[in-house]
Amino acid sequence: MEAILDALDNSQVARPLILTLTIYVLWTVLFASSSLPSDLPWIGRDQSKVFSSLRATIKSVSKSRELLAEGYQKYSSKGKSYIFPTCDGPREILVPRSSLRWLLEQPDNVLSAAEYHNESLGGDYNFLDKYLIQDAFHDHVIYRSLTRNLQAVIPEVWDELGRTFEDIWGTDREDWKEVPLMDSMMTLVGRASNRMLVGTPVCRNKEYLANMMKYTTDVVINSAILRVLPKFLHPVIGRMLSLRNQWHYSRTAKYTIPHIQERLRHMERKRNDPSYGWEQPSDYITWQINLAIAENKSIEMDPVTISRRLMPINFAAIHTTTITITNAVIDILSASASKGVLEGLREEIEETYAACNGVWTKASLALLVRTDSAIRESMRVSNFMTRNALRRVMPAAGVTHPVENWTAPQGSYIGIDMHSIHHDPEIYPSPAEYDAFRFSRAREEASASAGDALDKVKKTESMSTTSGDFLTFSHGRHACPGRFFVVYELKMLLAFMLLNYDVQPLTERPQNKWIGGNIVPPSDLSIRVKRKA
Ligand code: HEM
Repeated sequence: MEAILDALDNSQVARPLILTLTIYVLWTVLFASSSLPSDLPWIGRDQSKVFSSLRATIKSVSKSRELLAEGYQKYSSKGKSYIFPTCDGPREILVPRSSLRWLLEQPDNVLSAAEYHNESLGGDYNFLDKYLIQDAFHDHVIYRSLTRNLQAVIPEVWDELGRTFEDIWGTDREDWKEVPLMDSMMTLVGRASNRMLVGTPVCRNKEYLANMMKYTTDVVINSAILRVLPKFLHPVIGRMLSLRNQWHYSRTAKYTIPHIQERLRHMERKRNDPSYGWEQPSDYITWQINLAIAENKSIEMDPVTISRRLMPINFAAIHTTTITITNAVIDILSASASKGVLEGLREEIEETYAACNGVWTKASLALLVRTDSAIRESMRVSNFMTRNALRRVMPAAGVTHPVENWTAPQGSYIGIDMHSIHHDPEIYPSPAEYDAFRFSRAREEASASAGDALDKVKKTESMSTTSGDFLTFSHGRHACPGRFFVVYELKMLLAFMLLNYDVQPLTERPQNKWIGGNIVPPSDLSIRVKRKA
C-alpha cells in the first residue's frame, strides 16, 4: 500500500481515493453481488484464486496500463468485449472498435451519456442542485450558441490570453524566468475560458477565479470519493462533501450575480430601445439569456440560476483543457531538436500572424495546420482519459449486444478503450512516438497540390474531427460540443506563447503518471521562459 501511495503522491485525488477504496473493497466483499454477464471474460482475474474479482479490482489501481494492453490484445483487437475491473467505480464492459457504432447509436433511453456523467461525477451532490443537471440547459446553450459565435469570441480570448501571459510570465526581456507549467496553463485556460463564459471584468477577478478553480477541483475529488462508496452512504457523505462546493460557489456568486443582473438590465433596455448605446457582449451569459427568452424559460433568466449553471460549464471546460495544453507544451518542448518542432511551429505562426495583420479570425487560425497537428497528436499520444464514450445501461431488462449476444444489466457501464486504439500500430505507425506533424504533413502536401485531396485531408485530420480512431473528444452525437472553441483557444494560446516568449526546450519528456485509469502530467514541472527582445 505504501508503494502505491508513493507512486500516487502529488495527486489531489489519490489519497482520498485510496482511503475510500478500502471501504469499497469491504463493501464489495461483504455486500455487492456482480450481475455482469457471466459469458463475458474479465481482464486481470484469475478465477482459481479466492476473491478473484476483488483481486482484479485492486490490480487495476496500479496496473491499468497493463490490463488495458492485455484486454486490447486478447479481446478488443479480435472484435470481442470484456470486463475491465475499474478501481474507481463500477466495473465496465469495454466493447471493441467494431462495436463503437452500435454503442454510439443507441438512443439515450437505452445507453445514456447524461446518466453516466451524472453518476460518475456525483451529479446529485456536486453541482449545487440536482435540477441543474437533470435539466442541463447549460449544455443546450453550449450546443446552440458557442460554435455559431466563435468569430466574435476569438478577439476576446486573444486579448485575455495576452493579458494573462503578461501577468504571470511577465515582460522581462533580459532574464530567464522559471514558471510552473500546469499552474500557468490553469490560469491561462481559466481566464480565457471565463472571458468566453462571463466576460470582463469578472473573468480576471482573482477571488472569482480562485474559487472557480477550487470548485472544479472539489468536483474531481468528491466524485472520486463518491464513486467508490456504496450508494446508501451517498445522501450523508455526498451532502457533507458538497458543503465545500457550496462555499466556493458562494464566493463566485458574489461577483457573478450583480454582473448578470446588470447584463439583464442592459439587455432589457436594448430590447425596448434599439438605439440604446450599449453593445451586447458575445458570451455565455448573453447566450443563455437570449435562449431563455426564445424558449420562454423564465427560470433560466434568473441570475441565481445562471450563476449556478456557470459551475458545471467551468468544470467541463477547465481541467480537460488545462491537462490537454499542459501535455501539448511538454510534448512540444521535449521533441528531439532534430525534428524541428519548435522552429516549424514558430515559422508557421509568425508567417500566418503577419499575413493576417495580427488579427486572428476563424479563417486565419484554420491556416495553423502544424499547430493544430501538434496539439491533436499530443491529445492522441498523451491522452489523459483511457476509456471514453462511457454509457449507463437504462432499460430494466438490460441491453443485449447484437453480435456477441451478452446482456448488460440495468445500471452497468459500457464504453471503449480509447488509450489502446490511440496506441495501435496498425492505426498509427510508431504509436508511442510524439510525431508533432503526423496530421499536418498530409495536409501540407495536399495543399501544395490543392483540389479534392486537400478537402479530404482537411476533413479527416483536424483537431476537432472525431472518429473511431481519434476519441479524445469522444465521438457521435455526444462528442464534446466545446471542442470547436478549444481548437481556437489552444491554437491562440500556443501562438501567443511562441510569438512573444522564448521557451527553453526540455532535455527529456517527464513521464505522466497513471492514477487508476487516468493519466496525468507532472503538476510540479517548471519551464524557463523569457519575453522576446
Ligand atoms: C480539451 C478540452 C476538452 C476535452 C478533452 C473534452 C472532452 C469531453 C468528453 C470526452 C466528453 C464526453 C463525451 C461523451 O460522453 O461521449 C465531453 C462532453 C462535454 N463537454 Fe467537453 N471537453 C473539453 C472541453 C470542453 C469545453 C471547453 C466545454 C465548454 C465550453 C465542454 C463542454 C462539454 C459538454 C457540455 C459536454 C456534454 C456533451 C453531451 O453529453 O452531449 N468541453 N467533453
